Amino acid sequence: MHLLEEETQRVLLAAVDTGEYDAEESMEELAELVRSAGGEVKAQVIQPLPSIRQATYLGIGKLKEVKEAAERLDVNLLIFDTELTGAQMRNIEAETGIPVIDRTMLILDIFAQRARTNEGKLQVELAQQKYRLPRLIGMGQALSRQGGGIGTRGPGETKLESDRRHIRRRIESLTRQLDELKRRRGDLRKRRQKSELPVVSLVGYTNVGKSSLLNALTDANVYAENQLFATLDTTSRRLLLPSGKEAILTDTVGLLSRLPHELIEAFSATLEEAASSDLILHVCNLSNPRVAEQKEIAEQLLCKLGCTDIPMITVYNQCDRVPLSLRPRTNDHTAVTSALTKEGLDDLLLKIEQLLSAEMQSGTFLLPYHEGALLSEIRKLGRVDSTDFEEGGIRITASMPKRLFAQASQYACTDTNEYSDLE
Ligand SMILES: Nc1nc2c(ncn2[C@@H]2O[C@H](COP(=O)(O)OP(=O)(O)OP(=O)(O)O)[C@@H](O)[C@H]2O)c(=O)[nH]1
Ligand SMILES: [Mg+2]
Repeated sequence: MHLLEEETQRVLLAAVDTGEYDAEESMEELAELVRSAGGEVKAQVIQPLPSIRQATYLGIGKLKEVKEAAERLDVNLLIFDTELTGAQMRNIEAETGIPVIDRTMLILDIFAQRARTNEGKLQVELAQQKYRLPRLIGMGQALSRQGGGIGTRGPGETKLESDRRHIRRRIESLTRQLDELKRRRGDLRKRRQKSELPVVSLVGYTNVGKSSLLNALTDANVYAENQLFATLDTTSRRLLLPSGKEAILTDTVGLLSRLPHELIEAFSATLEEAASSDLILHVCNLSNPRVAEQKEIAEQLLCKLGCTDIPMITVYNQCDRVPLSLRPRTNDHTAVTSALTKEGLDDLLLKIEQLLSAEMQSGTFLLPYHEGALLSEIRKLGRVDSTDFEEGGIRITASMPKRLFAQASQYACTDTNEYSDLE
């Protein structure tokens, strides 16, 4: 069996349902991912089992059925809705004679297709190499080829040991390059913080309309497409608020249920942007029947990323596809929008401004002279409006997001007063 680049992938999807998660829903998402990668789903098989079969994942009888169905439907790729070990891949391939990949490889492959920037490409390759290293022995037909077809982008296989060495070296080199880029991005973020504009990030499930909202809100021209993971790179634009003040609006990579840990790790750098923002716009697709589950999955991931203490607006986007009577009521923390018709965008902008203002707090800090160096720490957290030298110390007035205030108070005595203006 050959995976030719020009040939459409005719795919059979297989999963075991142990009751651990909703297997059917996960399978549906997998099918969506396959279509998104340009493949055609010919059949889906879910086997209920108390636990997976260690050697072949599915039971042997089921695997025979899979083989027969695959031959009948002219399937040329099996995709398992899980993360397989190298041995499992090898065994399944031996049993069926058809190349096998798993959910993680498929997602990595889509990411490889979509990565645009140097950093995005390095992150995907790092995740791919880390995934491959422990699986070299089992990697069979699907992985041993260079380029072409789902799950095969990435380096091809040579001799095992030298290959391992090669991969380890490559991982080291990629890590170094990424660290350097991360450092530079950190500098950039600091400079942006210095520019004193609050940062607002768009986060949410994949394909809900984050990039479209960025475009609609800022007249940017970011790639938005009806496919999963259209965006892999962080893009930031200036956002003009109703009062004439400005903020930075940042687009992020879409989230997904059961996102492989290699990828969470790889993209944590990109998502750190969200974790260090002043306000999160959690975008949902109101017209998707699975909107409630997607919202929950995204919220869980945001929690993992340490975003719980950042104020958030839930943005129900794509409202143009939902009748008026079925749209949710809004409040200060929810908005209903359409990136297409621009409905609700003015309301969203007002809420962004309102929350950003409410989030700022100003106060006076008293630093004794011998602690004067801590002034630079306070500068990192917010904007220093004045510094007055007086007897025994420095009196600083500064403003910063409320959540950073406690941190600043550790450095100095405070004398606080809140104010509800960004200026
Ligand atoms: N009808 C309608 N379609 C929309 C709206 N917003 C986005 N879309 C469409 O939904 C699809 C996904 O939009 P994107 O902006 O790429 O979504 P995203 O959240 O950035 O997706 P990823 O980057 O893949 O995570 C595109 O086909 C958009 O044209 C909307 O408000 N109404
Ligand atoms: Mg996008």
